[in-house]
Amino acid sequence: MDNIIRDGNPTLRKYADKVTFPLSQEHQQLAKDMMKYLEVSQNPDLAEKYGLRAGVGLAAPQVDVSIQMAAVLVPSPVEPDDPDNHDDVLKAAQEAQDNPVFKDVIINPVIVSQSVQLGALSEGEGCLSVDEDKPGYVPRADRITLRYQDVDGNDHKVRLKNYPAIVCQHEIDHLHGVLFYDHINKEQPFAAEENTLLIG
Ligand SMILES: O=CN(O)C[C@@H](CC1CCCC1)C(=O)N1NCCC[C@H]1C(=O)Nc1ccccn1
Ligand code: NI
Repeated sequence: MDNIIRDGNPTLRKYADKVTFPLSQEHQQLAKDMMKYLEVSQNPDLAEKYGLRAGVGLAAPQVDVSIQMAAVLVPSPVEPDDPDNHDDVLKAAQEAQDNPVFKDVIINPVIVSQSVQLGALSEGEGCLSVDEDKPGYVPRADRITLRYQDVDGNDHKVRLKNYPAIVCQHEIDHLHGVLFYDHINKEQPFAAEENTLLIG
């Protein structure tokens, strides 16, 4: 997973291929590896040990595989009792992962409905495949209804709002060759339509 490709690689601008079931061995392994990357990257010690940037999502095109598959691991917001106590920080990170807000490998995802209400991360967005900062609000739907298949081919229909909804839209964009900064207003990056909810 340390082979995350960067902006400029044409794979990031391709519309990824639908995944067929049953998953090939290769695709099963990829799903495991992508989720493992997120788990390890969210553990401060392991992330430091392996030099990983913590991530809450990873799409297959980011590891140069142009298929409709993305791992999503949105931890629950657990704060350490004492942020200066290393063990507390580790414990909180583990707890945050143990009962995630949303955790799954989403395959052939489709947003079947979304709110008119817009939402955007108040800090803007980044991307493990985009090294330079791209300041500005990334307006997205605040709430989505998402249909996808899991690695076993089971259909899921989930309603997500706020942060997990933003994360899944960021990942689904990757499957369509879209990067977060495509959505930033060029003239006024921090202009947001008046009823945009600022998240986080
Ligand atoms: O396509 C997928 N990507 O590009 C990884 C991105 C996905 C998120 C960016 C905005 C919405 C989804 C990612 O996770 N990041 N973006 C760059 C560096 C920071 C990192 C991040 O937000 N980390 C994080 C946040 C909370 C808790 C733990 N870690
Ligand atoms: Ni990204």
